[in-house]
Amino acid sequence: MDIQAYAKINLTLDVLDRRTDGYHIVKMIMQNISLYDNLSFSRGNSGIEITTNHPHLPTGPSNLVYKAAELLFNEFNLDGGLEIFIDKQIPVAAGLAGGSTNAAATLVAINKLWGLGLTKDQLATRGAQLGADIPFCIKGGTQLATGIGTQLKELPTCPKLYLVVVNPPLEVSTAQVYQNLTLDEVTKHPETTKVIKALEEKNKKMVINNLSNLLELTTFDLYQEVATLKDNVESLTNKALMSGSGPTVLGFVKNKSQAKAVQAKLQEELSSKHRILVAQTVNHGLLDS
Ligand SMILES: C[C@@](CO)(OP(=O)(O)O)[C@H](O)COP(=O)(O)OP(=O)(O)OC[C@H]1O[C@@H](n2ccc(N)nc2=O)[C@H](O)[C@@H]1O
Ligand SMILES: Nc1ncnc2c1ncn2[C@@H]1O[C@H](COP(=O)(O)OP(=O)(O)O)[C@@H](O)[C@H]1O
Repeated sequence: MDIQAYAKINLTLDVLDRRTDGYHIVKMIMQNISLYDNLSFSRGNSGIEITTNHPHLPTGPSNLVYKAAELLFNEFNLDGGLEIFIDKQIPVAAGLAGGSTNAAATLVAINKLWGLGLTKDQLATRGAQLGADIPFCIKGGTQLATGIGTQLKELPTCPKLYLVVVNPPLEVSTAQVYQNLTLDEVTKHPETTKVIKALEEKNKKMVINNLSNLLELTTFDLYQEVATLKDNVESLTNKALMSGSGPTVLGFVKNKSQAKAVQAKLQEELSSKHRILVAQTVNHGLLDS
């Protein structure tokens, strides 16, 4: 079976507290966008075999797909094996949850292929053991995420937003960003409540005006070039925002033609190592066929 596994962005990303185990209590609005990886799953004779078009993606036990498969194989003592091909389109370690959405697709695929009959909530509980973003990737759409990011509440569908996704040639470690965050120094938190109101009222302008990510300052401290990139994108768009822990920067625009014009301009200005993509918000996370 084939699954399209969609990337996410964070319309708001707030961090409220640090737990004693180092994890952080967050409050964020998560949103899928039209960028996706294609994953093909088939039952095999034995073992978990991953192949991919991506030159540097691990194919062994450190791949989140492998971990997700292993979790269900062990828990349910499944027979045979699984073969997976990952057609990777989502930039890696980019703040777009590429690994998490692949893991989510794997849980859903095994559930179907072996007829386990698990609900989305039951799959999300298992996904949360592997990564905080995985439950969102299973549920998809527009969700308020609290706790460490795994407690979800469905929000009204986001009005369609067009954006340019700018991924610089840099991989950012989420763990490093959270470790370097100094909450005592934070003076202004994102207005998540305002964005929820804007979603309820389908007020696109109010959504865009209140997009905000608390992790920007920490990532900018670690990587000055991401701050510079945000300034550059902001000068060409209505609003720029870093995605998740970075380093991808999103530029929000009025429509698809403006997105294409900004894409062309950035392609001229930035080195060819940047990936510059046009996307829009979508109201689902995984699509299977
Ligand atoms: C920042 C966000 C925003 O959506 O996404 P990305 O930028 O990674 O896409 C998430 O909070 C990331 O989610 P995810 O990438 O799944 O995190 P995990 O694999 O569970 O954790 C990676 C590391 O980040 C830190 N971490 C993660 C979640 C959290 N609430 N507090 C943390 O401190 C921990 O140090 C953990 O070891
Ligand atoms: N299937 C996968 N797709 C992408 N990255 C993966 C995958 N499996 C493991 N990883 C690893 O997970 C890390 C984070 O990648 P990713 O999920 O794309 O980023 P982010 O958490 O910033 O959204 C990378 O170091 C990458 O090598």
